[in-house]
Amino acid sequence: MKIVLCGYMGSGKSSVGKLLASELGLEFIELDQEIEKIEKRYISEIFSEKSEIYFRKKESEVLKNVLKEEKSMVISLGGGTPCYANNLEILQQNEEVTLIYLKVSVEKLTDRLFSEKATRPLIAEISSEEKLEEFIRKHLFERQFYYMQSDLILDTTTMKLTEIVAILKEKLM
Ligand SMILES: Nc1ncnc2c1ncn2[C@@H]1O[C@H](COP(=O)(O)OP(=O)(O)O)[C@@H](O)[C@H]1O
Ligand SMILES: O=C(O)C1=C[C@@H](OP(=O)(O)O)[C@@H](O)[C@H](O)C1
Ligand SMILES: [Mg+2]
Repeated sequence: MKIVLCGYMGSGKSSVGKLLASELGLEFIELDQEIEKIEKRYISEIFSEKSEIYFRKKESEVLKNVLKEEKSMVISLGGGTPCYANNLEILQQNEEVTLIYLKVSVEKLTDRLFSEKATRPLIAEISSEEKLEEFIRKHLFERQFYYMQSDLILDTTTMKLTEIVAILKEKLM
């Protein structure tokens, strides 16, 4: 079993993934961290010192390698993972994978991301909360096409981490 979390930046993939894995006693893999380990630099440095295209190639390569591992795990993707290369197809064709979309409103995402944008190169330079909200609205509209193809869609906008994990455990077990 591979429980894979997708969704926009700030939707809680990393936080939910870590807690869910620990409650289920499964290994937790965070795709961005795997890329950072292999590249020996932060995601923001990969974007600035290499390029986004370089990052997307690595992201796809690392995803495929992680999925080859023969064990059960919880995997948190990066916000863009299902939207590039053939990543979504690879996830959908793998019978072990349950893909879950953590859906969160634009307002909530803006609220969470404005204080955390520095570590996220795609939004790091956006100067005001209004501009960030406008960017997220448009970007999420484009990406939702991919996220919505998940096996399970959970609107977590008003939920606490513990509630999300409890619901996911119930739905998955
Ligand atoms: N359900 C939640 N309720 C409140 N804060 C949350 C929730 N999920 C995530 N957060 C917070 O939002 C921020 C982004 O979460 P993170 O797990 O890094 O998202 P992602 O990996 O999808 O970008 C973090 O500060 C995290 O603590
Ligand atoms: O949405 C994206 O394209 C990205 C999201 C990031 O992960 P989080 O969704 O965990 O912030 C990280 O993979 C990179 O900065 C690109
Ligand atoms: Mg993350």
